[in-house]
Amino acid sequence: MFLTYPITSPIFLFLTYPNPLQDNPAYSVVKQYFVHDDDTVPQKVYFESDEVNACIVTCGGLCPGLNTVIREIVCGLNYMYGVKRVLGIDGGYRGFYAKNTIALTPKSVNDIHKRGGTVLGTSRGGHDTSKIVDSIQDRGINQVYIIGGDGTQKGASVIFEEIRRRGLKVAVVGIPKTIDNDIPIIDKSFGFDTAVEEAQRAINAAHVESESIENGIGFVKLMGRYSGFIAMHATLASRDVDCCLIPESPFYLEGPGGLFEYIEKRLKENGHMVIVAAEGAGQELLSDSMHSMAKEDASGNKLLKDVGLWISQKIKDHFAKQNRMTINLKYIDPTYMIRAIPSIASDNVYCTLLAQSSVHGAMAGYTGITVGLVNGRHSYIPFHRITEKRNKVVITDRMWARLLSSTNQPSFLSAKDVIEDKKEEEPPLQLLDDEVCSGDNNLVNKQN
Ligand SMILES: Nc1ncnc2c1ncn2[C@@H]1O[C@H](COP(=O)(O)OP(=O)(O)O)[C@@H](O)[C@H]1O
Ligand SMILES: O=P(O)(O)OC[C@H]1O[C@](O)(COP(=O)(O)O)[C@@H](O)[C@@H]1O
Repeated sequence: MFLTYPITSPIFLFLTYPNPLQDNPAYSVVKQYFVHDDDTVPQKVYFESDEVNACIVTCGGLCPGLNTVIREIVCGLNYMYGVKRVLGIDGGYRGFYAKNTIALTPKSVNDIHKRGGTVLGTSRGGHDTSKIVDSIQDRGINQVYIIGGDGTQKGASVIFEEIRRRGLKVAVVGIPKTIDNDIPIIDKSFGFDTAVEEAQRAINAAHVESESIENGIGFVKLMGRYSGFIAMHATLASRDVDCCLIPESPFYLEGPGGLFEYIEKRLKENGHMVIVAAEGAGQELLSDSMHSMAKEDASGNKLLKDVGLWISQKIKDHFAKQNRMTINLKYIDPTYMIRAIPSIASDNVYCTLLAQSSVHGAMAGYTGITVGLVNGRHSYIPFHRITEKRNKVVITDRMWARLLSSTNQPSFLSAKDVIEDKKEEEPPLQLLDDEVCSGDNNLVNKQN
């Protein structure tokens, strides 16, 4: 088996499960890969099925597919390993010590994947490591499944460290969640395809509205705090978008090559246009008057100013002042509507595989890991590799170039910007075609 992996000096561990369902040939082909560094050899905490007392918690913002992951962890533990005791922690991390738990059975979770949101509830802030681990200890929980974004995975990592410090026999497994698709290492996060799909409805509406009126502009704001993946993919998918603004690509409004000039040109050519902006785009341009009172949410994430409203107003003011062209701008903000829907079929499949992967990992005795698809392979990744940086659109990369070609919008970049941006890019990818690892003995075998 030859593997490639796009980060420097990783080791892939090829893992075949110690499988309790030996009599079922389908299960014996389940294989998993381990991503780790030389100094982070996987921890082992092995359980018999009848001693497992698992819990599941969801934290951070909503994302399509959360309920599917919960359902598949419960069903996976029960159907594949005969685990009967699974608790849901109510309301995110603080639920460990501030709320009641919910008993989860295959029957009680049977239909939840058809609903958006999370049946367990979620929250930001409230991460008290010591109280959380006390609660895990008091309740006799020995497998903790934690579903959430980068903040949640940082929280999972410190819970894992505290559990290790106390010498508890408890496995901690993360399932990465982010609608923004900004978690590094993994190919894609669950819910992302659903978000891109649902964004099409808003873009279509913006297109219909703008087309139906003289000099119509449809403006759609999408999620993407630091990364413009939803906006970029929704734009590429739609073909009705004339301009896509993302946090990674600085832009300016006035003067030659600016947004206003492009809008005027486009309206003269087509009579209408659609603009899509990720919520984190152009934050540096927004005036202090738009500053919200609170600067951070309960988890310490920066609170953004509403770029959609701000740019919409600026566009209106500009064309009113110019008095050359009367524009009609319709602003659509579907952000929370997109986040609140159930996942589409492809995401449901992905959620199922991630959930099963997490269950297999915990039952195989691994802890301190996050599950994820890496180069198309379901893998186990140590927490720190997931939390050490953020996945962003690289604007000197092919995908953004494809978007520029598709929309024909200005890049807003000078040659100097491009050179500087390239300098900030990742070091060249190291493809480890010649390494294969065996999970049984944690040994790395070099292929000859
Ligand atoms: N560095 C951290 N250490 C411990 N817990 C954290 C850390 N960052 C965030 N958390 C906790 O993780 C949870 C979710 O974080 P948040 O940033 O809101 O969402 P997400 O996980 O989706 O990024 C919150 O309860 C928050 O308190
Ligand atoms: O208003 P809320 O619920 O705090 O969430 C808003 C944020 O949630 C997100 O959808 C995802 O954020 P997280 O990954 O931190 O959960 C962002 O795009 C957005 O800025």
